[in-house]
Amino acid sequence: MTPREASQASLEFGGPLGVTVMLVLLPATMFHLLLVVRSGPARLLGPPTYLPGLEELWSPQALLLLFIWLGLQVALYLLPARKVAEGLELKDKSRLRYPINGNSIYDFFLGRELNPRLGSFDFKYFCELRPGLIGWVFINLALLIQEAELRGSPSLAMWLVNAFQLLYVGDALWYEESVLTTMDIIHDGFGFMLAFGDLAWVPFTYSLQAQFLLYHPQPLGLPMALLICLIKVIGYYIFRGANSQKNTFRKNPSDPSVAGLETIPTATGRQLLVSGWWGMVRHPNYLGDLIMALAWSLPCGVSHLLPYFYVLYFTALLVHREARDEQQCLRKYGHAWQEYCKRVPYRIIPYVY
Ligand SMILES: NC(=O)C1=CN([C@@H]2O[C@H](COP(=O)(O)OP(=O)(O)OC[C@H]3O[C@@H](n4cnc5c(N)ncnc54)[C@H](OP(=O)(O)O)[C@@H]3O)[C@@H](O)[C@H]2O)C=CC1
Ligand SMILES: CC(C)CCC[C@@H](C)[C@H]1CC=C2C3=C(CC[C@@]21C)[C@@]1(C)CC[C@H](O)C(C)(C)[C@@H]1CC3
Repeated sequence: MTPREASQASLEFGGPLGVTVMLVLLPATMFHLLLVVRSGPARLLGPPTYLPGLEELWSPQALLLLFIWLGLQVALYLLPARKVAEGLELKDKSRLRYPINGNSIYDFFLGRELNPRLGSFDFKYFCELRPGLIGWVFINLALLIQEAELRGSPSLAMWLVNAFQLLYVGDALWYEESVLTTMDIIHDGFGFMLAFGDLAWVPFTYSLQAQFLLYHPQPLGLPMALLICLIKVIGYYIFRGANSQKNTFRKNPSDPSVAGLETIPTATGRQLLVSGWWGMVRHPNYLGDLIMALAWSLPCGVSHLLPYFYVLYFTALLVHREARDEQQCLRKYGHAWQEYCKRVPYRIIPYVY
């Protein structure tokens, strides 16, 4: 393999062509969703019934609000009263390659810099958890208040969507440190994908269910609400159980809660869990996350596909993410990873996938 072929073979997301399509498609999809969710027919796959003029897209107040929001988050992030956690060591002993072949759009999308920092201000870590994720909760809350003003009180469906997503964001902030072991922090650069994803995609498309409910109220009976709560609890139990088990194991394998689990040794000195949550499927945390995603959409009823956009998008994202992670683990752990795949043959859903 020539160096050029080697650098091409390691490109992700379909290389320069794939990321060019995503650069156009992602913002266009976001605008499409925001336009159709407030239209009467709310068709996920149809064209929007109305297109705003350029003057409607520009608002000095909105820009000012955005800067105030980001400024507030920066101030909170910089507060001195905080614990400082250490990230994982990234020492793979490989040589850096510098492709001189005009790959710049690919780098723009995925980011060239892994951990861009200004002093101790880490842009990726800041954006991953704060302005967009907390902004999503505030957008949901604003929609709940608007519904109360419009109809006298918030609907049960709106309460559920708000509560479920608040729990998800609260959990992310409570277990803030565990974000340091995610693929985003360890592997992906800070480019368009994460900057746009964290700051625009998350608050505006992850709040789609609450936006849908404001414009398209849905009746929801108590028995159905209880069933949806049960689905959410099951999803959260798997998601949290799996993530905590792996994080505890990675931090301290002799912790009593994980010490009894069966493991496979690897040549790197690290071990792979092969029982407990990680013996059920190779990505139990994705399974829990997907079940929760379903619980966020179900309060919106089944009359429209639009509120299920998150479930569809998230399934595609996790299937792709799982494939990327498998490649990285195969590179890292080689034979031990193949052994793990033999012992735990299913990726996300037991006996299905
Ligand atoms: N809401 C959203 O939009 C999104 C949410 N997520 C969620 O983020 C969370 C983190 O996901 P992600 O960063 O993709 O990856 P994971 O948390 O699943 O981490 C994958 C890593 O875990 C380690 N690992 C894998 N198998 C084992 C095993 N058997 N035993 C021990 N360690 C193992 C490997 O790293 P190593 O061995 O080096 O430790 C592997 O690279 C998930 O819960 C996911 O659902 C993710 C994307 C989007
Ligand atoms: C715009 C693109 C199509 C895709 C962008 C993907 C990003 C929006 C997601 C990639 C990984 C993420 C994670 C979370 C939010 C969404 C993004 C940034 C996360 C912070 C959500 C809360 C969870 O508890 C978590 C485990 C901390 C998540 C980490 C990954």
